[in-house]
Amino acid sequence: MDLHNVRQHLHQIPEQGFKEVKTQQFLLNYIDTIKDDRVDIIKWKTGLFVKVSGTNSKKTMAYRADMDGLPIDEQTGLPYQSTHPGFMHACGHDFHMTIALGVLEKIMDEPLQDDVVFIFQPAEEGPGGAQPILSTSDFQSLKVDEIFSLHIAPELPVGTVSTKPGLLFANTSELFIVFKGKGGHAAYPHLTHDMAVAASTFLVSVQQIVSRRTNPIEGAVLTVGKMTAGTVQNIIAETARLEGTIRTTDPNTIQTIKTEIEAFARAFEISHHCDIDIDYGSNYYGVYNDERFVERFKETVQSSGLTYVEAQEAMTGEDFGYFLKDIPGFMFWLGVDSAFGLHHAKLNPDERALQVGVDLVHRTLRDLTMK
Ligand SMILES: CC(=O)N[C@@H](CCC[C@H](N)C(=O)O)C(=O)O
Repeated sequence: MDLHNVRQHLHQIPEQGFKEVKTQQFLLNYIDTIKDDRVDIIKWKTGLFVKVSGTNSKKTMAYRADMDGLPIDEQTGLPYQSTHPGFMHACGHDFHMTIALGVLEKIMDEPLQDDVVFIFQPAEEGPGGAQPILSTSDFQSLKVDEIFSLHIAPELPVGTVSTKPGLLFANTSELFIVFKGKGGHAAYPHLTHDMAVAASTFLVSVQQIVSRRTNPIEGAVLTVGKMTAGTVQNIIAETARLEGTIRTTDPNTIQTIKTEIEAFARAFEISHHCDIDIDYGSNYYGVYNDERFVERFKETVQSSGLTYVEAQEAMTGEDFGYFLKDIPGFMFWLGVDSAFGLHHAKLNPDERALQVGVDLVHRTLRDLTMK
């Protein structure tokens, strides 16, 4: 397999969560060219479960790759940049899928003893594909015993791998807040209730929640990434909308922050004469690594000649946490050395990490098989 070609093709067709139609078709076509009669494919929405039967199976291991892109206008200027305007693989899911295909192909030549399921999962960026997968009978029938996954790490050099036992990725909740009040002519503010002012003041005010209402020993983030209000420059806004995300290291702190946001909302409804509607969108459970796997994985990394670095918890979210809630396993960071980070329009991971990923995932599957 030419890992670069595969990755560059996937990079050109980033799609929104649960709309990964071309991506799914590309994966199916590719798998068709490499598979033999040990491979069974189950389609699930825009995702796939690909099972490879082992030579003498005693258990089933799963490797999960997410599939969706992000609503970002790519600015890398690469010859193979996204052909879908407004969408980009800016979180490395093109890498994650390519590595899965590379490992699948490698297993065709170097079979493993146990069964392996490749989960190509839609909608990691939202609304979340992991939780619904876990409740499908198709997935349950695969009876996965152990699971792992990787995420590209732009800040680590190629050849460096990082993880830790316990919490790796935060608990998250999306946040959508709509403000409705009385708009009107820009020249008569006293006859209106300006929702642009209400929402912007609200955005500044709720910054106090993390600094003053949560335990400073625990990590918490409240970010508003998008703010919209009004229609035109000389009309006082009748509506405004904030879109953000809450992240915490302790799952209970999410609820504390939500309760405080709701208290601010009640106060703002009175002081800004408006109605405020709050929707928490999708919520992801934290990624908690099983320490027994991390210890074994560390040995695999080091015996592969790669550098192992103990990770710190990250405030990124990952719905892979739902898999780990039900199935023992772990997640790790794979160094891809990019000057621009995850979710950046200029993210440009070093493709030499593809082969590192394929070899490491294959070897991890083999080492887990031997235990
Ligand atoms: C690895 C990564 O970047 N994941 C995303 C997951 C997003 C979850 C959800 N849409 C939210 O914003 O809460 C991240 O932004 O961390």
